[in-house]
Amino acid sequence: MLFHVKMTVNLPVDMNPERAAQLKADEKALAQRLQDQGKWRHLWRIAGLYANYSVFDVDSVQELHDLLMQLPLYPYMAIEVTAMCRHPSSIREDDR
Ligand SMILES: O=C(O)CC1=CCC(=O)O1
Repeated sequence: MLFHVKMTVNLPVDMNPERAAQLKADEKALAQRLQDQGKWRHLWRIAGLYANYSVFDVDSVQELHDLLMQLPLYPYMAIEVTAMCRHPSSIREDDR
């Protein structure tokens, strides 16, 4: 199942810089692990914003939910999820 996810990060302005750096490093490590596993298919920066557009490929809505909730930056994110399905004109046979 494919989901388009918009994540907007809002770290408190008074957050300890070391804490912020650690959260970002932990987020990066998990994001790269999930990309290696094929769960996090695309990760794009939205130009001009501390936000990203991502595509997740997961087995269930529950898996997506659990995955998003375990992101280190989750407490500081606004998240918008859009479910996607195959377009009949798509030439990408491996998309589902
Ligand atoms: O910087 C972001 O958009 C939040 C984020 C998601 C994965 C990552 O490494 O940072």
